[in-house]
Amino acid sequence: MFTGISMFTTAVRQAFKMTPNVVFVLGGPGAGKGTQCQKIVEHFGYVHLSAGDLLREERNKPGSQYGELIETYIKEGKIVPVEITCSLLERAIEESGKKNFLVDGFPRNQNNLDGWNKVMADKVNLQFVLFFDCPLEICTARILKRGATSGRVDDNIESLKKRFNTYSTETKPIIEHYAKQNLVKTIDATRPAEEVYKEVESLFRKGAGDK
Ligand SMILES: Nc1ncnc2c1ncn2[C@@H]1O[C@H](COP(=O)(O)OP(=O)(O)O)[C@@H](O)[C@H]1O
Ligand SMILES: Nc1ccn([C@@H]2O[C@H](COP(=O)(O)OP(=O)(O)O)[C@@H](O)[C@H]2O)c(=O)n1
Repeated sequence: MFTGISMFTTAVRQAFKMTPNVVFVLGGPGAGKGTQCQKIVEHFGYVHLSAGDLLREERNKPGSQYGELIETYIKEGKIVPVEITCSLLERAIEESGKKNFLVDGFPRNQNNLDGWNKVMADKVNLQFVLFFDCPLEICTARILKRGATSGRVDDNIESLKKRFNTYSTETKPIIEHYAKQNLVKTIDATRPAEEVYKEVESLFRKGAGDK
């Protein structure tokens, strides 16, 4: 998907040495990834790319060939095949023309990681992995509260159990993979959002991010 545009913009970026910087943002459902990303965008000018948001947007497009598949995967808390997600991310990066990106909720399993490494890893500079560490009970309470107004098909206890299972069995090993490379910055996400952000901010100020 979208190869014509992306080959052209990759060539332009390379010519002007504008290799995009990427921070992966990971953590369980409800850990506060989106909330913290919003704050980083406000203060550090990153572009926030939520894999989940991009998938929901694609699902909602009239006539999308992936609409039904995405809907089923999201309800089941399963991870959509990387070809779809990675194409959406690649297109969003290329079309933005910006330099610094928070890639939120990705890579979430080995398939995501392999697909990214195959297509994107050489085109970007991975700065680090921001990991919001939060126990299941706190995440559950947050998600069920969010579910009252989010309108999301997966913010209910049944889907949530499946999402947590996916997180424990598939996403945690990815975080461990990056931890072995010393790329993971772990944040205690159990505290109030403003307190969590203080630590995030100091991380980005220290130069973990490109200001
Ligand atoms: N530190 C926090 N303390 C309490 N509630 C929070 C905190 N961070 C986020 N929330 C709330 O919890 C819910 C999930 O947060 P969100 O940022 O959407 O998580 P994620 O993107 O990791 O799924 C939202 O309703 C949000 O307002
Ligand atoms: N890389 C990704 C990210 C999300 N998703 C899907 O989108 C759902 C919601 O992800 P999300 O990041 O928006 O939300 P949280 O589960 O983090 O709250 C996941 O449970 C997956 O079904 C995916 O398939 N692949």
